[in-house]
Amino acid sequence: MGQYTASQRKNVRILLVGDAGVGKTSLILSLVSEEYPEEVPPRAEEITIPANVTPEQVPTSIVDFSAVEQSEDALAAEINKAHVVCIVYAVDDDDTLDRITSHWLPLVRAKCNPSLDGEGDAEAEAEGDTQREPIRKPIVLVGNKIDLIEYSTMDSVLAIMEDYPEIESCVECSAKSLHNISEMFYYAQKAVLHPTSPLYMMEEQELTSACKKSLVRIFKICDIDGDNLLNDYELNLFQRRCFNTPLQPQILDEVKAVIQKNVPDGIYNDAVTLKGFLFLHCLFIQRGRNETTWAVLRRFGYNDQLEMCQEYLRPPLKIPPGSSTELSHRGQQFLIAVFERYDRDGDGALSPEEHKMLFSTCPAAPWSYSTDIRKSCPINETTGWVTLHGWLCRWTLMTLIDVVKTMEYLAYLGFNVHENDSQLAAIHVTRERRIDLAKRQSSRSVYKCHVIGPKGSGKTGMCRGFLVEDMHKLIGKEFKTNVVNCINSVQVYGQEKHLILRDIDVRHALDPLQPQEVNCDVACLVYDSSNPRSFEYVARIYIKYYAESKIPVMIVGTKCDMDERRQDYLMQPSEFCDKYKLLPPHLFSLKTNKKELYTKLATMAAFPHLRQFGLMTEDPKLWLKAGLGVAAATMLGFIVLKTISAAGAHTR
Ligand SMILES: Nc1nc2c(ncn2[C@@H]2O[C@H](COP(=O)(O)OP(=O)(O)OP(=O)(O)O)[C@@H](O)[C@H]2O)c(=O)[nH]1
Ligand SMILES: Nc1nc2c(ncn2[C@@H]2O[C@H](COP(=O)(O)OP(=O)(O)OP(=O)(O)O)[C@@H](O)[C@H]2O)c(=O)[nH]1
Ligand SMILES: [Ca+2]
Ligand SMILES: [Ca+2]
Repeated sequence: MGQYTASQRKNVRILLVGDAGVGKTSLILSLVSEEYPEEVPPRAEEITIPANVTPEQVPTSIVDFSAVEQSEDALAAEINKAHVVCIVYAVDDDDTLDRITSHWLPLVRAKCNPSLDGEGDAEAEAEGDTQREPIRKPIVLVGNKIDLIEYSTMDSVLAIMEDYPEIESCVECSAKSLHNISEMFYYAQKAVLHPTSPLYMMEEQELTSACKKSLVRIFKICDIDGDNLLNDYELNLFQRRCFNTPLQPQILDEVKAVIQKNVPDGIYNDAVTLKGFLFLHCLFIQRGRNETTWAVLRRFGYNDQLEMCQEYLRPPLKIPPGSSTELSHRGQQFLIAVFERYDRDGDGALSPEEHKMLFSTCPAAPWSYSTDIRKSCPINETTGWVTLHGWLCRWTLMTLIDVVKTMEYLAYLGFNVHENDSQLAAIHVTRERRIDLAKRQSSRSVYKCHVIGPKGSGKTGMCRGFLVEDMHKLIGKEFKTNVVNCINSVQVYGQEKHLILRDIDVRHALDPLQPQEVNCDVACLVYDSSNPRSFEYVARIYIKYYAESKIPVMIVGTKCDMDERRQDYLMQPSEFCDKYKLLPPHLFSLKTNKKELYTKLATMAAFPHLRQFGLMTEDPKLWLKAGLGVAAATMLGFIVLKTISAAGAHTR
């Protein structure tokens, strides 16, 4: 996970400026040779320190400036190229200290923002003002020749820092005695890699709102038991995840004592409150320990602009054509833990409020509560709330159809931190479908079934029927929300499989189907058995799109509780199925509340090579027996996923 803990910056360029004779060249040469050079040239060559000898493991270039050798234009160019500017003064020479504010700081500001330059015309200035914030290059103030004096210039320097927020730090050192030389370059490096300004507002002495927002999210993710406090266990886990070391009990007590002393409501019941947590980070930054806060932020995926970075949200995942994406066991375990954490009243379901809280660490919920997850997954039919089973179903659906979004949301929810691994560990990429076909067994556990049929044939009723205990209630119900996918699990020869029913909406009977509407693991072609003008559409769709394909097809006659009518078509449905070697039409009705249809569809999806099964027998019992034989032979090829609860096979 180390890759996410460092700044994105791949190199650091440090420029030294300051009055003549303050010791810029001497400082650079002292650092490089580790001894004080008596004789120095006017300007040191640019040097690059390799990554492995710098404290932050980033290659660092150090650039000298000499007014004797360089023009003002050259200086401007160097200021712009540098990531950080060290303004050097001599502690024994007050003039050089005064020149920091009278000359050097305004000069650096002006060169970084040419349009704001006092010499520019007023129009350009006004424009520049409104267009963007002025660029503030980080600055380090360096007082050299500390070997010559007995006192400190820090007081005057701290006063300057208050007026110039771009000053990241200040240091007194000596090229002669080598005092604080490596520290000085370390501070410069730190000003670039762990800058203060995105985190903290010097003037207000407060965290920036972006920083606060990120830390609030981090606090919530770390608060495992959801009591809005970080107890010792949670703090320890947090510490180990961010810094790879356990927190010493004594240090923990000290930290809590410091918080208690400064913000009395920062500690409650011997645990850290959000206020205490934010104070602690404020304190780190005020004490110059930005790197601590940055390490935490980066561990939770933030980049230098305090946005969640792309690589963290969307690690590259290779999905060969014909493979699909499912949740791995670890992914499921994580989501179960998240569910249980936010099921505050422990009733085994997420209320709208709990669902909202759960996603409060994300920019928004990935789906709507009332019009999506409640309608596309099995729910608790008494309260109408989302059960654990429905929750996992919804994630399974998203993982199959939009795995990138699954990965993003896992990251927002803290998978990478809690599991100490990237979200890729939560995803299982199945082997290619052609290998499944060749080996005559499927290793997958999630299948997609497209439900296609003429208008009003009962497609939506059939899809929703998959989710409820009593389908009877759906008759005559108007489906107001347009839910495309319904997902639930079924047992296929003792294995839990998820089946997604996708309602393919036909606007006009003659509209062609798009390839993404045709392609699926099993197609369910639906006609209304009580309507004589219904089968023709299904027959046409079959001949046009499925007769030549490898996709298993099931013909379903709906509303079989009503009188069956002869179809106005050149063949009756059963003759048609016979001719095309399909299973005979499955007669279905919401009224009878029988669920074998869904098991049958999942079975066909799981054993796609049995497409021609209709040829072998018309007796559904024999069909199942033959299937069982195949299943027994292939059982070892399945990944057995933990079943969540032992209640009915369809709605749990
Ligand atoms: N006592 C003491 N003298 C120093 C120290 N650093 C530099 N000097 C002396 O200060 C003088 C100027 O040093 P340089 O390194 O040339 O200074 P510079 O800032 O590069 O000067 P320019 O190149 O003229 O801009 C030299 O005589 C150095 O020996 C120090 O830490 N202590
Ligand atoms: N008697 C009876 N009526 C049913 C059954 N299934 C659906 N219906 C009714 O048939 C009508 C159409 O059902 P839907 O499920 O909306 O059909 P659809 O194919 O999704 O329709 P569109 O979305 O308009 O293409 C509704 O009035 C249902 O109540 C059933 O099994 N028996
Ligand atoms: Ca010099
Ligand atoms: Ca807690």
